[in-house]
Amino acid sequence: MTSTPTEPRPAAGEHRVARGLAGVVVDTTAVSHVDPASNSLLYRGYPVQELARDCAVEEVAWLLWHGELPDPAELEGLAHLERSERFLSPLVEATVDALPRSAHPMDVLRTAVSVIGSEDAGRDSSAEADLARSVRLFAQLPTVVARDRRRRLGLGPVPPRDDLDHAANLLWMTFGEAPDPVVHDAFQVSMVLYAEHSFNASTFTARVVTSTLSDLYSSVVAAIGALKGPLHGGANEAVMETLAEIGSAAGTEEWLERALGERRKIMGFGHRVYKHGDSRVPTMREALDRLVEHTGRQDLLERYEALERGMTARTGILPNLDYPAGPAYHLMGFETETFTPLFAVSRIMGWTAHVLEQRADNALIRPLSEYVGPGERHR
Ligand SMILES: CC(=O)SCCNC(=O)CCNC(=O)[C@H](O)C(C)(C)COP(=O)(O)OP(=O)(O)OC[C@H]1O[C@@H](n2cnc3c(N)ncnc32)[C@H](O)[C@@H]1OP(=O)(O)O
Ligand SMILES: O=C([O-])CC(=O)C(=O)O
Repeated sequence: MTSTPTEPRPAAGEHRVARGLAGVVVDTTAVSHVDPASNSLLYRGYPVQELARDCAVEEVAWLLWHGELPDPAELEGLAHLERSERFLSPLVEATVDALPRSAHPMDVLRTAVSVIGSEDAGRDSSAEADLARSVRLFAQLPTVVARDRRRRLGLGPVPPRDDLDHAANLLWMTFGEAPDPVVHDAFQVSMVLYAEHSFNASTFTARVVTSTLSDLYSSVVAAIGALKGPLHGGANEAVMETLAEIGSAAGTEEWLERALGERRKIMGFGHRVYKHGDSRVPTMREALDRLVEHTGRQDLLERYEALERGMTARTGILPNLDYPAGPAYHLMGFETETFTPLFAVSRIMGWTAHVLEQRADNALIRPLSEYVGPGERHR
């Protein structure tokens, strides 16, 4: 069904330019609700903190795609399907292996999704077909990320295991050993928190591509590109680089004064929607605390707290999810360049839920701009 815009179009000179679309409501969604006033985030009505505490990633994926939590038979069906889709095709494996090791892992992931899409000859854009594609990408993105990480380190790939849940299988393929329960739990929490966040830049990008009636893979490729930037998903890597640059808690104040004096953006702080704190930070911080206790890395936590204290005191700008997630991924054993791909492996749930929603009631996304170039002229 295609809806017709009901808002009257502004006449020339009557519009307001909303740079960055800040404050603009561009469509409705039933996937998630971000409420900065109550500092809450609901996935299909459920508080994300409760989902992070109680649910496996597969349950959250089902919830985002279908609107309800799965019953036991539905969950088993999804788990079975997801496990059967984890292996990459020979062409995707060969493509990942052929890319330069210097390529950013997000570029590898973006390229791999393109190749996965090119092997899907189906032109069926029904909700059922797109749901099957969503499950395939949910299952295969971890295999790509783990394979790419290992080849970068000169290690052979570790094939997926169908006796492990989604989060455990990713950790197994990455590190080649059974995951520690503390790491598994923290990783699963991060996946649930990263899964969905309404019309953020990468999800909006996916919806723009879908709105032209393009295919789901193209939407995800574009979304990966949008997520890579440091003002969005790339910030979790930048947080770790900042904490490394600071070196020690004692040097934080001096570092911060200089950085703010140079008008640098401090990565992992600030948010377009949340102005009084990101609703996901306390849950991720608890997971980080458990990892710190598990690894004995108090030094990292001291730097983390010193920077947060300094930022809050000097600017009042609070951390976003990328701030605790960056050091948490570090303590789980991931290299910094893998952090944003881990965000993508989680956000694939939200991106695809939005693609399904956009396609179910599509309107082409094509805003207006105010022209500020030269008036008509002739050579
Ligand atoms: C999971 C996620 O993707 S969350 C976002 C992750 N991104 C980051 O952590 C990158 C760092 N943060 C930022 O760049 C910003 O806070 C954004 C892009 C996330 C949000 O930006 P916007 O809503 O556009 O706010 P904007 O950038 O205009 O900030 C308003 C003011 O606060 C300042 N500010 C905002 N965030 C920061 C920051 N992290 N460090 C320093 N100053 C900041 C801006 O410089 C600006 O100051 P000014 O009015 O004096 O120019
Ligand atoms: O909502 C945003 O703008 C960014 C964000 O926190 C997310 O995508 O998780």
